[in-house]
Amino acid sequence: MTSSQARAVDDPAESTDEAENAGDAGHTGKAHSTNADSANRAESAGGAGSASGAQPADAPGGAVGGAAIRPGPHPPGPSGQSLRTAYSFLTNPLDLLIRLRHEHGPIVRGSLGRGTVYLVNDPAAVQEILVSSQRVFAKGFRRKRMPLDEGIQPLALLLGSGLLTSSGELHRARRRLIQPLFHRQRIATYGGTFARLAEETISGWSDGQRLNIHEEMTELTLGIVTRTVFDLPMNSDLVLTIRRAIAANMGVSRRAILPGSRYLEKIPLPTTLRARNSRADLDRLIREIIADRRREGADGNDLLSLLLTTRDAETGAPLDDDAVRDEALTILLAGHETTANALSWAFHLLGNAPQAREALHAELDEVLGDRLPTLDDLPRLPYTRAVFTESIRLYPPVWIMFRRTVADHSLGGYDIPAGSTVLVSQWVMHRDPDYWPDPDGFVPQRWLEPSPTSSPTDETQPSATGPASEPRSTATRPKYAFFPFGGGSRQCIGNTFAELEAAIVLATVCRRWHLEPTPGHSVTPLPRVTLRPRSGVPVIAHRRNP
Ligand code: HEM
Repeated sequence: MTSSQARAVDDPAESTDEAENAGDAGHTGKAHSTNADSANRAESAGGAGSASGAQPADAPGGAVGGAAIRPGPHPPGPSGQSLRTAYSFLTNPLDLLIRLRHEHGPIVRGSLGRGTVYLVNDPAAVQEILVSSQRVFAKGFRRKRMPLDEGIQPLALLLGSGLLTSSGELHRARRRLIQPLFHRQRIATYGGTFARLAEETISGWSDGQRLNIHEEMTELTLGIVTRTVFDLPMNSDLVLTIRRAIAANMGVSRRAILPGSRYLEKIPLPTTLRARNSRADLDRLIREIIADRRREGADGNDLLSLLLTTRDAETGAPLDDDAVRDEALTILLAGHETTANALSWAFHLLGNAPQAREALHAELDEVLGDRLPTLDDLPRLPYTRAVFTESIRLYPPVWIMFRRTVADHSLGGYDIPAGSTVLVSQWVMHRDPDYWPDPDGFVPQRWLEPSPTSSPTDETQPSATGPASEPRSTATRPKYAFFPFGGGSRQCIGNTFAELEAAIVLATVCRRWHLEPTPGHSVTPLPRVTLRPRSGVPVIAHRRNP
């Protein structure tokens, strides 16, 4: 963060760690070119109609999702303090974002140095950005003077053009091809692996042992994804090489959004050389694994074998080796840190909530008794699943997502010019008191209330009644008040994987262990690419004897 801070003065709008956000990182590829009209045509999976973009001209000022916003071309926001705001964004973005929402409303205009940034925290407007008008709100960062249809994807150096970092037609084609590999029935075949590896992790613990549960979960989820993607064990060369490549490339990826980075990449700085060499090692190793797998016949159930044999439903074309490498690596990277953080936060929250812990233990004792969980148990483990959902509400692993507008667009009655940066933040929305009673409380029970009855169409209708006077109950809460996995065609492809994995891991661990928080240690969030616990989650493990 120190180098980012130094950069902030020079180029704050484009120089954050947060810029690597999982959903936004990657590839210096072209986004699709568009104009406002064509862009407004919804392209998406599950896209509900435009919310405020389709607002009637006579709706004065507009009101989005129940929160009134002022008329006029510019949303409200802090004025004349761009460097101060930029500094706060770099040093304490979580508090800053909540404060901006609180002081200025659901759509805020600000400047982080030289670029105009819009912070959007209205569910209907978020739905419009991610789903119904997603062609206008492209992924990737825009540098000054860059053509509108180009965006920089910082993680592309490492991940090439996998799902996370590609855009336009390439992304659509890849998504079409890979989506079936993530269907629930397919992921369900990994249920045994989730439970077995979780059981292996806890079998190494002893009663009274001090553990950093964040490190344990990072190892476990990396182990799970290595096994399910490559069918390789944790101690394989691949895992070590990947760890080295991730460590060496994060800083270099951050630099990719700075002006002149293309030239910087050519200078043989030690950091650049280290990153380049680690990428070359990784590339060589993955290509060897791919070649071996092709030779031996890719007939396994792991995702690599499936990537090698899958064919596009429309064109019949397979993926070439470059594409297989990029996609396998992307899934491996995107698929472990997020879930590790989610689980770590869940254990942290449970450690400080005796009632919730008791309810969880009671459910696990009753349903599982002395055996390991299977995916068939999950319908009878609603509280366990609610613990996970409530944890990612309070500590969303992807806490902010960046988009750039490729055309002028009207959002909530405000004009957002082409070339703007738009931020939507799960951290802010998931704690908005308009939508969540007891927003900062850990209340798994709230997910066991009746499921929402309002239709997606209702959710996109601006409310004429102004701000919601009462927090909404689950039954009336708009869909995009909760979006831990994003939405639209860029929605997390691994959401089912993550939910099943997390429920099985939680059940396996909590059936046997109570993890007591280490006295005197305060766990605070560190907002980087994902929302991590700053110094881990130290606990004392107590064996349970139900
Ligand atoms: C709790 C765990 C997880 C969370 C909170 C999460 C969150 C997200 C979010 C918010 C996005 C969209 C970013 C954007 O639109 O800018 C995303 C994309 C993605 N995630 Fe996840 N994720 C999780 C677990 C996983 C797992 C387990 C996998 C794979 C096994 C995975 C693979 C991906 C991929 C490949 C994308 C890019 C999808 C695309 O653009 O088409 N994620 N994730």
